Amino acid sequence: MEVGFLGLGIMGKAMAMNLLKHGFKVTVWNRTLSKCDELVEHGASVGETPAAVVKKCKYTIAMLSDPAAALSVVFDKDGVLEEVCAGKGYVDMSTVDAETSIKISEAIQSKGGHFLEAPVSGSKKPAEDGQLVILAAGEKALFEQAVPAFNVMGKKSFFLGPVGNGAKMKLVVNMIMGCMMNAFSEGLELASRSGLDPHTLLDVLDLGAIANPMFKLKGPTMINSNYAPAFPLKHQQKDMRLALALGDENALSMPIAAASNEAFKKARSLGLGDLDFSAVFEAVKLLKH
Ligand SMILES: NC(=O)C1=CN([C@@H]2O[C@H](COP(=O)(O)OP(=O)(O)OC[C@H]3O[C@@H](n4cnc5c(N)ncnc54)[C@H](OP(=O)(O)O)[C@@H]3O)[C@@H](O)[C@H]2O)C=CC1
Ligand SMILES: O=CCCC(=O)O
Repeated sequence: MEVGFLGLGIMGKAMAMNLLKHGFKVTVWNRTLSKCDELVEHGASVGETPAAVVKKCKYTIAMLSDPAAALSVVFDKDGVLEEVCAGKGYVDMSTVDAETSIKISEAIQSKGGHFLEAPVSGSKKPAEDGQLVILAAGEKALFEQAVPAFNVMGKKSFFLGPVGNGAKMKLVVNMIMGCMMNAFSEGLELASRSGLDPHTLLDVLDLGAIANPMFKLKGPTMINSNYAPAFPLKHQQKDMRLALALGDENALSMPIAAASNEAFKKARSLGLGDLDFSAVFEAVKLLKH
């Protein structure tokens, strides 16, 4: 199966690499073209523009940073829309809002193409290990055609109905995750300030009802102030912003999410946006002084 892949950041690179390892023919494109080199060493071809990739491939996957990037790759000059036509499928796995996804879907379908949104749960390591959770919505027939690729990139794929539902599910999940990261950061700092060993706090948490993989993975690195990016903080803040907008649309008061978003914004203003989202711990420490 020949697939195109647009966007070779932390996630896209790992996902495209998995496709190559499992025998897919992959044609890649990235805005910064040099990021294609490693994939080429593993057998990928390069398309010079998103349009060139879509022209060559029946199916094209995108994994881009945010709504602006997702829209630009489709609608700008040399973009996806120029070559989409009947029989082509476009699968956007970026985390965006439902409105963005619907806009892209309508444009692709207006040219006779097919569209699926398929954002993912799971970060750099699950992407490398093919263990993502895929939250797809849109055209069911395209979902079924994409299953072989999803099975390589992920451990479970959900089909959630009409386009927009995948984006919404992803934003709900990441809103919860962002709130948890803030509560966890406050807890770690509270333990330290009150004379407790934060490592002991991690042991206690891990044995109780709120044990979870995120605390287990991020706790030790946060205590060591190691924020090598797996999930960049700027993307977590984007997701909080988009989730709060979804709350607005549904007249839902979300004070915990709003406070967490403020902490992520503070972290961005401190220049921590390109670090891992757990670097919000640094902002939490400052805010509590
Ligand atoms: N990292 C994670 O743990 C997870 C991330 N996600 C989501 O997946 C998406 C990608 O995340 P991640 O790989 O971490 O992000 P990165 O920041 O590592 O990569 C972003 C990608 O988007 C491209 N890009 C940004 N702006 C534009 C633009 N205007 N036009 C074209 N390309 C653009 C970048 O190109 P360039 O290289 O040129 O900058 C790069 O390929 C995001 O939506 C994120 O929220 C979802 C689950 C987990
Ligand atoms: O969007 C990023 C999600 C990161 C994760 O699920 O661990």
